[in-house]
Amino acid sequence: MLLQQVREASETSREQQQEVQQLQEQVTAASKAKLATQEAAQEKLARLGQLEGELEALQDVVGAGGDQADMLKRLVSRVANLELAVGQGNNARRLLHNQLVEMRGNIRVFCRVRPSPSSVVTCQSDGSGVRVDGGEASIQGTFSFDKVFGPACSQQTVFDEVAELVQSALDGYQVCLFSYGQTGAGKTHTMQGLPSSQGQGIIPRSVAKILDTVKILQEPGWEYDLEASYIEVYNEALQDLLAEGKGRDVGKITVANAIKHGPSGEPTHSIFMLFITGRHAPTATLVQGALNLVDLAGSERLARSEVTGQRQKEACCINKSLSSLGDVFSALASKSAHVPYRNSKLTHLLQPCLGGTGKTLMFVNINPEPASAGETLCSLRFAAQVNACERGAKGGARRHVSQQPEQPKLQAEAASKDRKHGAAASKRKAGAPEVPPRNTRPRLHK
Ligand SMILES: Nc1ncnc2c1ncn2[C@@H]1O[C@H](COP(=O)(O)OP(=O)(O)OP(=O)(O)O)[C@@H](O)[C@H]1O
Repeated sequence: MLLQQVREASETSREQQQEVQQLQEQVTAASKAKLATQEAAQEKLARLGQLEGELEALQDVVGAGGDQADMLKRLVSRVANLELAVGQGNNARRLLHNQLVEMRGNIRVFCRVRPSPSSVVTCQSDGSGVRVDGGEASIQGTFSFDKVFGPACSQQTVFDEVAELVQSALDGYQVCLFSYGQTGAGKTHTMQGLPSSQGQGIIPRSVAKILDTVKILQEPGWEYDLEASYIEVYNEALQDLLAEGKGRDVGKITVANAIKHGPSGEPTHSIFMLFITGRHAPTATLVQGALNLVDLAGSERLARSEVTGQRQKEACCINKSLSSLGDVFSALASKSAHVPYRNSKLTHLLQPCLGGTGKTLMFVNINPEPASAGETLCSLRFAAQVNACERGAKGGARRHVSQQPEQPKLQAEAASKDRKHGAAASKRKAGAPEVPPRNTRPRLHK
């Protein structure tokens, strides 16, 4: 009997090993194909540049005779064909990039441990797990995540792991990155970081990567339109800190100055939204993606925060948003027919990313100091629940790409509407969320 069980277990283990090996082979094959496509696109790009140079030279001497005019015509047509080929190469690269991202799952969780003089947290050396040992059995636990960054990990190392999702937003996907954790655990450090170039967090690095890529893609004929919002969610009201007159030009955003706390220092959720529209005339392609970078308010439990009055109301609203976020993730994890996105402004605003059409990555930030062990366990349990959501290639993310003229259905109309209807800081009110349906870009005024 026992022998039979051992045999069956080893058979299952062998099958799983084979499955893992097959998946690894698929990832390797997709990576190789992606590389080959990129190289081919680059070659074509170089050739295109060369031909354009020749074309310019010919234009200087054109008029001298019919032969040259013919040659010019042929070259113009050749350039057009090559532009088309480059565009098609880019489309293939996008598809392969997406296959790679989806193989890793459309909802992922990374854990980041901040530095602290004393610590009850240990990170596994392979970066896949974390253990909390606060002494008593009730404050102990071991958790696995897609990635665990120890206290010594640099901002660059962290960004390297999320850069592919930033690329996905450029490729036409709805992407959302959260930082979750108790006050002081390093959420703002992860998202915004410090002003120094080494200290910069995910927001300024993402903006820089996107601007660089947009510049490179101008060469093969892509034109991009970027619009940014910086939404603050406070007591279930939304405000766009980059509203008209406050500067919406992405290139000029100094994110380090962006505000995480309300006017009088009250805690808020803040969401940096970047709406990306790319047009490629030679292939008549339109892509519409969005990158949402969310710095959540501290997650500490209300019972522990001894607050009353206005502070209590704020804490209730924060708890409501975060518990709504938890409810959305548990509905997704259990593949429930109804996902309660509309229970809070935060989840309603981020519905396109959290649902089947988007890609989500959550950072759980933890403070390893002994006094925070209980709160750290709560954060890690929440993150483990999010980690249980499986939305791989099958339930997959959807890319917003079309061959038609742009018809934007607009994401943060909610914020825009709130703004128009006077939901500014002075009029903030708690209440039932009234976020209109939206899908991709907000109707933002330049
Ligand atoms: N990985 C890190 N490396 C170095 N310093 C860090 C790191 N994480 C956090 N810190 C520092 O710890 C302090 C608290 O971090 P931070 O403000 O990011 O916390 P938070 O979770 O955003 O808190 P709050 O909820 O109040 O906004 C800051 O001084 C920050 O610079």
